[in-house]
Amino acid sequence: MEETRAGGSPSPASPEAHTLLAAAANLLAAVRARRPLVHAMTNDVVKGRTADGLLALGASPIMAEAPEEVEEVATKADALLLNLGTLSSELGASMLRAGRAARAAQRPVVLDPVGAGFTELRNRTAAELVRELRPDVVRGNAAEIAFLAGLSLPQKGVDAGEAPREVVAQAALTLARETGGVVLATGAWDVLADAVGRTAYVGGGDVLLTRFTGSGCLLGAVVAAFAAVGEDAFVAAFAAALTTKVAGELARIRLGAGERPATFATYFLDALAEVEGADLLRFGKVELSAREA
Ligand SMILES: Nc1ncnc2c1ncn2[C@@H]1O[C@H](COP(=O)(O)OP(=O)(O)O)[C@@H](O)[C@H]1O
Ligand SMILES: Cc1ncsc1CCOP(=O)(O)O
Ligand SMILES: [Mg+2]
Repeated sequence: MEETRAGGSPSPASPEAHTLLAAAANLLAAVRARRPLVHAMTNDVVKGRTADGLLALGASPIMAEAPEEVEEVATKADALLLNLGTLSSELGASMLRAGRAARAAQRPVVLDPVGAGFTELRNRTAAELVRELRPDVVRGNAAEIAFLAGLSLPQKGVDAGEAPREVVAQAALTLARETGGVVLATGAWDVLADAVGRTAYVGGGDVLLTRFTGSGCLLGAVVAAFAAVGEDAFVAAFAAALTTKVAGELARIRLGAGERPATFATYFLDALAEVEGADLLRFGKVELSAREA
């Protein structure tokens, strides 16, 4: 296991970490060049923030959830996000339709199982979407990912408590083997795993990312934007997580000390527009490990 803080650390980046950081920087440039259209079926709390965040980053959002049009939108868009934050059974059915259309059109599908583990409706729907769609990426907090992996970690509504990152990594690996795709479990350390046993940890960011609503939900949409322009969903999820962490750090630098979540949220949105590949290489805090699948 190796740690790197490229450009700022006494320990140089391992070749593997440097390759991943460079790939993330390239994908960020590709998002800005191609401006992928992300079909975001997301919750009522964060729709505006998600649209603003995608636009700031350089992608294009479209929110659409009516059963009459979701297949058409999913087919015309470059990637699909399914976020269960304000779920109903009707919306769950609409998401399944959209997901099947996206799959048929070979568009990447990202699932954010908000609140999975907390209510029966969310549990049932998240499990069904995982089983039926096998999402390219599942992005959730530690408790949500643990639930889908058959485990239990501290949870309060849509938020997760703290958990050792090795435990989170084990849950992510278990779920990745089930979906055949990539799992991104976020927290103080973001944990990535895929079905062939690749894992990565992304550190940094800022705790104020948890003091306004929607940073996790926006990250799911950002993952979809990166997956739309990348070949490898692991690299795409890594790049999205890293971009979010580094944008959080840039926002903190501008904010200075203290807790002003509303101002931080504004600076974070600006940072999504301003962050560049060189910032990812400079501020990225990454640990890699390869395990047997
Ligand atoms: N303690 C922390 N320090 C720094 N960044 C954090 C911390 N907790 C979460 N984050 C970041 O906040 C964003 C949202 O993650 P999280 O709060 O886990 O998701 P959710 O909002 O779905 O519960 C992610 O980018 C994550 O890396
Ligand atoms: C508070 C809340 N309730 C249902 S969805 C939602 C937003 C959650 O946003 P995030 O998980 O990104 O903080
Ligand atoms: Mg949150």
